[in-house]
Amino acid sequence: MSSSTNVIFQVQPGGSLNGEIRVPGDKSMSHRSIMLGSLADGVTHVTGFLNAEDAMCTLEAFRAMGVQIEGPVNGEVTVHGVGKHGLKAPEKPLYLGNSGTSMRLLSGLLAGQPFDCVLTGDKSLESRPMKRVTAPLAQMGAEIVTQENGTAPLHIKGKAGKLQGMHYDMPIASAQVKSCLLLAGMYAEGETSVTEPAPTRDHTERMLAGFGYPVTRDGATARITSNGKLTATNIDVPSDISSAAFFLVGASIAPNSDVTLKHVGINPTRTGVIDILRLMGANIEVLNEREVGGEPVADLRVRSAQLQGINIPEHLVPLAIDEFPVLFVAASCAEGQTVLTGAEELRVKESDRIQVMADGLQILGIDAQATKDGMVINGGQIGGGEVDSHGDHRTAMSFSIAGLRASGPITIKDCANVNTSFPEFRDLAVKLGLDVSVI
Ligand SMILES: O=C(O)C1=C[C@@H](OP(=O)(O)O)[C@@H](O)[C@H](O)C1
Ligand SMILES: C=C(OP(=O)(O)O)C(=O)O
Repeated sequence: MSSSTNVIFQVQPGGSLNGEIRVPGDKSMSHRSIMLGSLADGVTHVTGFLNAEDAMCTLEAFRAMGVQIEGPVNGEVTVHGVGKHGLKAPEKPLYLGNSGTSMRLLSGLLAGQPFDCVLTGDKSLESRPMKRVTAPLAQMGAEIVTQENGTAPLHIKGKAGKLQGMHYDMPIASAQVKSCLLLAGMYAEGETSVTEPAPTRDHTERMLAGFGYPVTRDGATARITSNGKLTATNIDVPSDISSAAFFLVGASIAPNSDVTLKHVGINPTRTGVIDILRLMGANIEVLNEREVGGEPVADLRVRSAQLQGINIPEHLVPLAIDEFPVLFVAASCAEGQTVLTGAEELRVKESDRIQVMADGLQILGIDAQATKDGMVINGGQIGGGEVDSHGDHRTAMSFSIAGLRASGPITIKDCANVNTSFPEFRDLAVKLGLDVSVI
């Protein structure tokens, strides 16, 4: 695992991005394809699977619970489903690395199993808040022992047949909490329903439906019962818009750029980054829109544009939640001021993404002021310097993209965790025209 802190990126300033690439598979869908494929009856074939550390943590966890899984080989994975009640007790704690999605979704899925298990992770994951899932799960009858401050390791007691469905009004807009409770609801008596305060990514609901498991959605509420089964299916995972986002911003801010990103998932619960960049004046075309396995997909063509500062509409925040580190770089290159509010969730991701980005951008000479729930950025000239990603993949890649408009080299510390979501980042960035190397 990538606990080492010694990978350092160095970016030479300037350049433009040109060409056509396909970024790797969607991380959210890759996790879910393993979870639901494992619980299905029959053999599920996945293509486009993300071969990166986070998704591999989920895959290894299911192997440890007795599921036979082949691959990934060139993005292909074959999951020999064991059925809804076929998982076996793991012999050791399940190590989930850096992956919040694995830990939060698995806590719901495992709360209603007939065996006990322990979920652990790296230093970052074991400092992230887990009460947001353990508290509602406890209301359903789950027994999960956390550390004193509600963090992992999580000790989950098997409660087969003892969970009770309930209604839950989520206090935060979180797809991980919603998905956790829906997965627990597959093992609970009666109905489990979850209402979200604002739309969040709906891959769990869509993929459950793809496996033939009844889940109903009415407005902001999703409902599920234990009266269903999953039937194996084929899943084509599109490219991850969260990985594409680095190049949507990069090609927008670098002069003379023209990039096409092929086969990107454009589920409307994920396209906030396109909406925000367009509000800032970006030139992004959505081409060849099509539907693949219940998810909308398109090619995205992006060309350089002079961006303008904006007040980012709060309703777009959950729809672009992982893209803010790179959107802060876009704002740094925009004319005028950009203001983000309503994004306090950024403080509890792999790093405190508000503080880490504000600190790094200030080192690079940008007037970026962290606020409790967002940031105020005045566009300006990005300079060179040494910044720290704090072991967060998205901040590491965002500072790399900043190099396209920098006046001097940028050195970025602690970049090993780029492997959690986008191991090919550097290769693809170099191919398009960014001069980024490991030193
Ligand atoms: O459900 C998912 O796959 C994810 C949901 C988001 O987290 P929250 O739902 O906690 O905001 C996002 O930040 C994460 O990268 C993936
Ligand atoms: C927040 C992220 O992932 P997770 O919560 O799964 O660690 C992310 O990939 O930006």
